Amino acid sequence: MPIFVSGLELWKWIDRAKVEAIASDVSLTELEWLLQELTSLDKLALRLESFKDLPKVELNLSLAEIAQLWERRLQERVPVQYLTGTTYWRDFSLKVTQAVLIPRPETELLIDLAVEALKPDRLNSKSNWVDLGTGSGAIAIGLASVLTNSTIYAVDFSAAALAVAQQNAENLGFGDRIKFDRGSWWEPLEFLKGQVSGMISNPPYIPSSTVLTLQPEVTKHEPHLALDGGGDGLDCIRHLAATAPDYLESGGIWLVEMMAGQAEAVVEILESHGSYCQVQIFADLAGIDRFALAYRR
Ligand SMILES: C[S@@+](CC[C@H](N)C(=O)[O-])C[C@H]1O[C@@H](n2cnc3c(N)ncnc32)[C@H](O)[C@@H]1O
Repeated sequence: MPIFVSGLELWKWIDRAKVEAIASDVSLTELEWLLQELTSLDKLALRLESFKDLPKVELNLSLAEIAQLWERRLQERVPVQYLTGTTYWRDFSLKVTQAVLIPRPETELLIDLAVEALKPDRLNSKSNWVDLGTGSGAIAIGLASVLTNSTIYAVDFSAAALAVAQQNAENLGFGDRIKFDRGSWWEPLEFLKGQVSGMISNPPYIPSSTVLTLQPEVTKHEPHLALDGGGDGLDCIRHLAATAPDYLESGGIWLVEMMAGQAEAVVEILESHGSYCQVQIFADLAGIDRFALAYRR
């Protein structure tokens, strides 16, 4: 049953919600995201307030329920994406729950870097790729969309995260080309030794002591399994550098996201291993060194 409210009533509520947002130091953009998800209004209508004089605006939830969600955003600091259960990443609308990290915009670049790292004639070849620590499945889905003849193996230690990733892959039509396995990093993929063309991972890379100092939206609501990278934040990256050579074919791609300030240490890890060549660092759109790429010798 559709729910309707008058444009004026909605406008009055939004006006109050904006004041609360400013007082709580929450971006007005988040209010817009919530309303775009839960009403029939688009960003332009919300920005121009062109709905104000409409006799009725359609809502997915009652205004009281929307107000309750907004209260949770402000008081409990729950990210809007968890409240609506949806986020947008590259071209995809993804389901998210608190079992998965909300995929970040900078991570979108990993897919472009993987494509650029591949010789054009290999883009459409049959190959095996892995997304280790898949979370919502974002990277695996991004890879499946650009590597149209590849099989993507997506691994996570969290069964709850894998369930979300699997649902996202199915919803977006990639269910047949992405295989999901639960386990620690390469552990469930023994059968792929020496046959992997590319490994992508956005592993936990935040130093343990920093995790609890992050904003409450992150520390209170995002899974710590997705965040905590050990003492210096590099435990998982070290492990992936040490283990990947057994799985990557010669010329295979090793591509990982890291935290600001870790680039030098990651280059050192890769170069001292001896199994990698052409180690390169790439910046995100903010100019922060964020991605490390290397090729299996
Ligand atoms: C930073 S999140 C990245 C999630 C997703 N790939 C993204 O970019 O949004 C790291 C992911 O690694 C997973 N993870 C942590 N330890 C793991 C392990 N030992 N083996 C496999 N996955 C692990 C977490 O559950 C989490 O989903």
